[in-house]
Amino acid sequence: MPFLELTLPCTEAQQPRYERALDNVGALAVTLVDAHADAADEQAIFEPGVGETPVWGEMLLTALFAADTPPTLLLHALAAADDGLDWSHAQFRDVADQDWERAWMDQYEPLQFGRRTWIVPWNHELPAQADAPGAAVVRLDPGLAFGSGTHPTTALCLQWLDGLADEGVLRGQRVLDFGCGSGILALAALKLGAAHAVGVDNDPQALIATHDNAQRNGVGAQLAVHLPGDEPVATYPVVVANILASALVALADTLAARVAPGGRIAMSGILAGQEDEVIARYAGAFEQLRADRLDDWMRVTGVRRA
Ligand SMILES: C[S@@+](CC[C@H](N)C(=O)[O-])C[C@H]1O[C@@H](n2cnc3c(N)ncnc32)[C@H](O)[C@@H]1O
Repeated sequence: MPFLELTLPCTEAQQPRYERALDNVGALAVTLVDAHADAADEQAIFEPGVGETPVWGEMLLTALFAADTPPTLLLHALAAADDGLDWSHAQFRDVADQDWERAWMDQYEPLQFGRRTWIVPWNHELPAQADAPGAAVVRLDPGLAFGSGTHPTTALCLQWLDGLADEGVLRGQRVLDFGCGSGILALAALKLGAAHAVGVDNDPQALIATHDNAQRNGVGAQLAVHLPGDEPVATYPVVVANILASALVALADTLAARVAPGGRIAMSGILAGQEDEVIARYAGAFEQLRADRLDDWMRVTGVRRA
């Protein structure tokens, strides 16, 4: 399906009002991109949860509408939705479905994480190294969801999962992927030997992408997806949560309750400098907390106290 795409620069302070107005006039999807993201990080899209503040000062809001939406009428509707907002910098372009969902596949090559984890675009030929015995290969199509492997936060979590496989911690276990996006982490865990995974996300597009990617990888029966609050009340020996630091702090009790005693957690979406706040919030329930860095991003890991 083709779309009409609206792009608008805005600041952190303005973003919630713009997003509300876009939602009110029926935007099909609204995404937030760091205005300074590198081309390879174009997937750097974090949709802030209710009450959360996004981390960037300058951002680009992108919204999709049905292809036959007239831009002039849309601007009138947006002005009516919130007459205090300036829409004069809004830009429009027609986007073929192909452009929006698949552009990354033309740009990105298969990626390796740790010793054996590979993320390979689903329509890309399998590299010889990924065809080796013991390789854990995820064939991925993120669709409209976050999680292609190119972002440092995803890379940090994939490296951690690969390391858990080295320790024999994943084999036959259940894994919770909170903020699953494309499902990339849950799928990697399954390919690394986990028996079952649950993906949770507050974005329905992410749940669709995760489900589709599970089917694509032949592990549909091993991966269940849920909106937050609908997931089974259970504990997991392995939990991974790549969401914003503010969300990790807000969700600390929920996430801690999901990790089995002695179980492991990895959290990312944490900018360098924010890790101490996350560690402080999780210190009551977790031990061996440590922070590791990749570029400007941190991963915090820990072990659930018994
Ligand atoms: C940075 S992406 C991570 C995607 C993928 N797990 C990865 O590592 O690439 C964060 C995901 O968390 C979801 N998310 C953000 N806040 C959330 C919340 N409070 N509850 C559930 N999901 C949330 C977003 O919709 C998004 O899909």
